[in-house]
Amino acid sequence: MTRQTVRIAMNGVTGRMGYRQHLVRSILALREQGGLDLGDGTVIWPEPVLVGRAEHKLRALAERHGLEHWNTDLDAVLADDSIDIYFDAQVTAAREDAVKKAIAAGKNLYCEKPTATGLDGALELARLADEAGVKHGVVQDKLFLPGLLKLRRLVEGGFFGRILSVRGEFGYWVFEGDWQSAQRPSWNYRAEDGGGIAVDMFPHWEYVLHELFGRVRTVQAQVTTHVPRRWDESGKPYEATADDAAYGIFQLDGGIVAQINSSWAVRVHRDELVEFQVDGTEGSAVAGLRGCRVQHRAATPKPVWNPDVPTTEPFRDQWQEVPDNGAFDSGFKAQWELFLRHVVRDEPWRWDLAAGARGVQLAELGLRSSAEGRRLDVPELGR
Ligand SMILES: NC(=O)C1=CN([C@@H]2O[C@H](COP(=O)(O)OP(=O)(O)OC[C@H]3O[C@@H](n4cnc5c(N)ncnc54)[C@H](OP(=O)(O)O)[C@@H]3O)[C@@H](O)[C@H]2O)C=CC1
Ligand SMILES: O=C1CO[C@H](CO)[C@@H](O)[C@@H]1O
Repeated sequence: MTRQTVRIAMNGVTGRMGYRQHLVRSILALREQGGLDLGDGTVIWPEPVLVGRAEHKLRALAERHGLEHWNTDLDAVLADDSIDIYFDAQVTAAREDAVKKAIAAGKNLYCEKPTATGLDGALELARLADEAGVKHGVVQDKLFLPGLLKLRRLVEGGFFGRILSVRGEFGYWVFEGDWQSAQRPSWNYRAEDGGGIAVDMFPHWEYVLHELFGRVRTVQAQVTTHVPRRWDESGKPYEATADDAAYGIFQLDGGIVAQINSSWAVRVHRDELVEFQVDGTEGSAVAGLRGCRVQHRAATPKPVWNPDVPTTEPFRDQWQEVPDNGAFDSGFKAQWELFLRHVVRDEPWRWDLAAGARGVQLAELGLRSSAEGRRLDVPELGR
């Protein structure tokens, strides 16, 4: 067995996503399983180099996980020829500059979404990375969630017949931060710091809709800031300048209409924090993060509208659970594995910075649609 070490500079590991999903649940989990076995006698051994601006946090993380390498000097890390990949999960507003530096240093790169704060910046990153000949990727984790993998299985198996519509409901109540601390960082609620739910979630909806159902051709959105005053990490009140809810309607190829509500100001009356209902001529499905239930046309009840009598049909019970039929790993880790294979073995990969730019484009157009009060076309992007 040959062990091939891949050194990964990981910036943003002191944050929620960088730490939990990328460092612990992906890279360290890969190390715990002995590395990534390519099946041809080679094992990829990921070697993280923790990068960030707060020395004490990096040192503490390194000690907690028995890691040797950390550095607060990004330039020095990028100048190190032994680094193969630059990974970025910093706050969105800090990403573009850091990714540009990594490209200029000739590093392969992988980063969180959104890739930039605007479409021009996102396209420039894609162009620069192509010109530099580096490999590049963007996190599109929702595609690897068990619920959405089952949904993909249904689509590819022809379960739905002709797909008519998609209804997505995403959200939960994020506390304001006064009498109970907020469970999301305060920058999420400040537009000037790269916050806002449209910028956060529309990139996800772009690839979910595009990959599962069809390319997004138009967007019509209404965004709003339902909770205008919040309290930050230090208990100080601030004005929420970014949208905390975005209600979007998307027309997809094939005439499919998708409608997705995203909100941090909604209380959950659902089985999961995100759910998509897909209706087709032959059947329907409701998929969440993990579960997926279906109703075939042959098992579809025939309700008759009569508000004068109580509902007797157990509508929810009339759906059938789609079995796992396999084991599901963390979606973040699954995508990391594919990216590592792409870097080391040049295996096919499509979730690149151009794909990331499509997500930024949809967010930008969604915000513009809301500001202008009209439906907008989503043009196909060149590079
Ligand atoms: N794919 C997904 O499902 C998700 C993706 N995301 C994306 O991941 C990224 C990080 O989000 P999240 O982990 O929630 O954010 P956090 O606020 O938890 O973490 C932010 C990270 O960025 C670092 N940072 C660098 N510069 C700054 C700065 N100027 N101000 C504040 N922090 C800075 C922080 O370092 P320090 O510790 O020194 O403050 C920290 O490591 C975002 O781009 C977001 O869109 C977020 C959630 C889910
Ligand atoms: O991108 C994201 C996906 O879903 C998460 C759940 O709210 C968000 O935190 C996030 O920012």
